[in-house]
Amino acid sequence: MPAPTTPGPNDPRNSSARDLFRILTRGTKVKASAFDRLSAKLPSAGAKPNPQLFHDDVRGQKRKRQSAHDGADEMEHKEGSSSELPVVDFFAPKPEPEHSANDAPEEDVDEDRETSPGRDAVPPLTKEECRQVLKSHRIKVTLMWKHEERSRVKKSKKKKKREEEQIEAKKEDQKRPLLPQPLESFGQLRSVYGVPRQLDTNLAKEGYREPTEVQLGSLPILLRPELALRDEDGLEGGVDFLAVAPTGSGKTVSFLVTAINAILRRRAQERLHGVHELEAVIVAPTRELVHQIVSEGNKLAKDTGLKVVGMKKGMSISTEQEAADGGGNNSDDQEQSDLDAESEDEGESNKMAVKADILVTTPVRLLKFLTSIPGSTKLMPSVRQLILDEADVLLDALFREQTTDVWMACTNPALRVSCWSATMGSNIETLVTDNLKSRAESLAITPKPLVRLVVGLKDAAVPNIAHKLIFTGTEQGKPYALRQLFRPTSKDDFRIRLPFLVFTETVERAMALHKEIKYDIPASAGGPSRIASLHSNLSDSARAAIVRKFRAGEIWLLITTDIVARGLDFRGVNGVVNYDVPTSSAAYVHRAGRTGRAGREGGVAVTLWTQDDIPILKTVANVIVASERQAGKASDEESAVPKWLLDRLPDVSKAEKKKLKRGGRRSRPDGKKDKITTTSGFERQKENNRRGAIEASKRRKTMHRGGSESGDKEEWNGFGD
Ligand SMILES: Nc1ncnc2c1ncn2[C@@H]1O[C@H](COP(=O)(O)OP(=O)(O)OP(=O)(O)O)[C@@H](O)[C@H]1O
Repeated sequence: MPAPTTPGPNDPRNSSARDLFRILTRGTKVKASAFDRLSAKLPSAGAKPNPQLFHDDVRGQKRKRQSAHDGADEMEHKEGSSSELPVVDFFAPKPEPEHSANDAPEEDVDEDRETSPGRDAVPPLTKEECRQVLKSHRIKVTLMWKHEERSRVKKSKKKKKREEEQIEAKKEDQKRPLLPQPLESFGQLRSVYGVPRQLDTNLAKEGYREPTEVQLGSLPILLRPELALRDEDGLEGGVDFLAVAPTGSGKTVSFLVTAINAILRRRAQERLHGVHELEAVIVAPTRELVHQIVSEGNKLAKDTGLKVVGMKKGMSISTEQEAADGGGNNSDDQEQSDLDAESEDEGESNKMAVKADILVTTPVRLLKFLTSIPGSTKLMPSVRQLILDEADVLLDALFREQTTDVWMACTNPALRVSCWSATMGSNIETLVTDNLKSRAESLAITPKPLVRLVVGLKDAAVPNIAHKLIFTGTEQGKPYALRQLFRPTSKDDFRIRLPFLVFTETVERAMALHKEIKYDIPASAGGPSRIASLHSNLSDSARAAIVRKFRAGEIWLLITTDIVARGLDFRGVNGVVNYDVPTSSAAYVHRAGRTGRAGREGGVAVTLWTQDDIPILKTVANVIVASERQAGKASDEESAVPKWLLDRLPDVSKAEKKKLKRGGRRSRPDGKKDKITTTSGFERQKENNRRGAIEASKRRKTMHRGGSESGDKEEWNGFGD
């Protein structure tokens, strides 16, 4: 497919499209004024008092009942306009709360609440009210599947067949919308759902005032299904759960609160004090994300007595039982290992068992431990909650086997599974269902119903930021385009535009780009120390140090691969640059979602593209258009992808998508280029001509000797530029 051509003077397409095309074909020139407009309202411009993404007007609006809710309005009032830009400190910590917003008034608090929540609860919302509230926040809850008992009486073949058909039809019926009670305010966590006082206090201390959509929809179902789904038969005993909600929408708090609450409540009910037993395993795809979840978990579990521990190399967990010969642990070992768990040094092999109530791990690291003795697999019978964060990656080809093995090692019949991501294809949903059924079958138990919650548009979810496509003509135009994005008009201006996350597709390209732009920030503003690259070729400690510096605002431009694309929460990131076009819509969603966290507006995701990207660009263009539609940008003028461009881009075939997923950039015609250079087009053309002449001469010689040309053609990459 040829590159789109410039519209002629009489072209009927509208003028804005022409303007945009002029920008595109001029390649790398980004008008200062256009970028200034983008940077006029930045996510780092202060805390967003209300982190909710959607609050549509729906006929017969919801009841407003909780006073804790009102704290947000008050805050908004105090913080003033979010368009005032800070001079420094774009990674500002969350504001300290002035009052404990979530604490219910002391006289409302019953000491027994840990074991008998909901007693003083205000009357529940009616079905219609639930529908209104959920709709206004664009939350859809669906019962995906529920086990049906089959009768054991012998039946004729015909009768059996008819019954099977009925069951199939019923299964379809079962996939139906649910209207759970929404969490109207964090105050209800304690007053209605009975979460322990300390957990409630910790949430307030962290500055959480208004639940986000995913919290509003998921917490009641996960904390107290019998209250949230009181009209639904068979769901009161708890459900397995899928949650699909936008990036930065607070999924971590949802699953951490659920895990901490379940452990504390069970121990309070069984009067177990001072014990540590592994009850929850949280699996995440990268070590950086594991560290982040541990850190968030420890904040929410503070002073509750629970230990949230990250799995380290060589670490042994305290409650395991081997499938073959059992291996016990004594308490002295456990004391010792606690100290070791504090250490960051993973090189030291530590075979002592660590006391953990909640373990956070990558699938590979946990599985290595579970299978460390050849011929036997350790089991985790005490684990009652398995949480898969970024579940679509964990259940995709790369990690599927390890994740499933970890899942199957959780043998407790009461296990609850929950899967969380901003993107989840139906193949993943099917896989989850299959795993739930096969595990239940192998343990001879009845599987729990599966409920799915979706916030906004499934798989097209970055509505609160600006998107921009910049055509750079050739590869050589990209470094220049990138510089234009962060080039300041003054020294202080750096602080307004940056920090940026820049994504390349391969480690080699991340390193090459780092080398290319290393000296672009003047010494007076910090020089090369402001730019770093983060990728899997670095040691764990180097990776951790870079993340720490980026969080602290010492690094302003972080060049990285998709290692950072999932889950990491850098609060002040102003811009995400796709230096290489993402090869799937999920990759775009997750990369772009590193800015605009917790509903903050003003972030921008810029995708640089060349003519070589045309065959794959439509995937990204479609996500951008869907995100803009979610945000209510209806007109073509407001869109980063004008209609004429969208119409001209070729659809990406399923086969091509598969190939890209497997081989990424390397599966593309220009895929072997990892080099990043600003050598001029003219010089490269000369070099290409020279190479072309040599190739042609070789071909002539081969043909002269009677050989075929076709073997060469497969290798032929053409003149890229
Ligand atoms: N109710 C809330 N009010 C204000 N901020 C919140 C709230 N809940 C979560 N946050 C903040 O929102 C940010 C993003 O949360 P989190 O990392 O859990 O997002 P996520 O949904 O897991 O995103 P991703 O899909 O990118 O992993 C965090 O800084 C978190 O502290």
